[in-house]
Amino acid sequence: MEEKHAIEVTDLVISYQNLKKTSIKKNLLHFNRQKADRFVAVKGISFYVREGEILGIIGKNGCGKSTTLNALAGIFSPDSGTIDLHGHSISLLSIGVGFQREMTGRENITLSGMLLGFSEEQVKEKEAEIVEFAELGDFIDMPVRTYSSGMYSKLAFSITAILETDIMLIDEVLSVGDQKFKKKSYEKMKSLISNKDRTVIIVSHSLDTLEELCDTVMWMHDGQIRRIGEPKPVLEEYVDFMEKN
Ligand SMILES: Nc1ncnc2c1ncn2[C@@H]1O[C@H](COP(=O)(O)OP(=O)(O)OP(=O)(O)O)[C@@H](O)[C@H]1O
Repeated sequence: MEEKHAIEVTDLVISYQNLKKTSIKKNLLHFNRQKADRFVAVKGISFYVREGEILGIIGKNGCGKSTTLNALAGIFSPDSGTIDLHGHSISLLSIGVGFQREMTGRENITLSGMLLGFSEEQVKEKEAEIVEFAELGDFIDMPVRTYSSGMYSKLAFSITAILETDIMLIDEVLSVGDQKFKKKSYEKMKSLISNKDRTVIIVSHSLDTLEELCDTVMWMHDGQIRRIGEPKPVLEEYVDFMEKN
């Protein structure tokens, strides 16, 4: 059977402006050294994910995992390299989704859904389910600025979990909300990724989660791919490395 790729990443490079040196004067003085004022977080990585595959990404803090996910979701644009999603819809299940603070939770559902590429009617059809899953009671019609960070995360998770896309990117979402919601969101995530047509990338520090859920694990280190392959050997090598370093 022909193997179809849902995601193809080639030579991806992403850098951040080094905030310490952004004054106009310094920029002019260091004009020729502009490149040195950028911090390269992702250093030319290439990988692919097959349709229906679950890829886990592991690596120590600051190695470039979230930066990579944000680029896949279209939130950051790469300095160079390409990301090909072969026409698939994609969403990032992340705690930090940007809501409009003055708008109500309900209004943010519509806005976020449309930003994810759904029509207003499609979002309206799913609105009741999202509201029920989010468990925010009357707060759903209050401005989002009145929410606690847990309530904010619950709404963010519910929107992306209920409005299903072909590709789901999951960034450490397992720690969302209180204990009850955490369990519920983990179960929901498991059921979402059990759909064989759905392609998933999960960033997590939990070895158990990655071993249980993933087909492939990619270990990132210092903006590069250190190893990619079957979960067990990659995770063992990662643990071994972390113990020695
Ligand atoms: N907005 C930013 N401006 C400057 N540097 C940044 C910014 N965001 C991230 N970085 C840097 O880029 C590198 C990669 O960050 P990233 O968040 O992708 O790491 P991560 O692997 O997801 O880490 P963690 O496991 O802690 O979530 C880090 O060194 C971080 O300090």
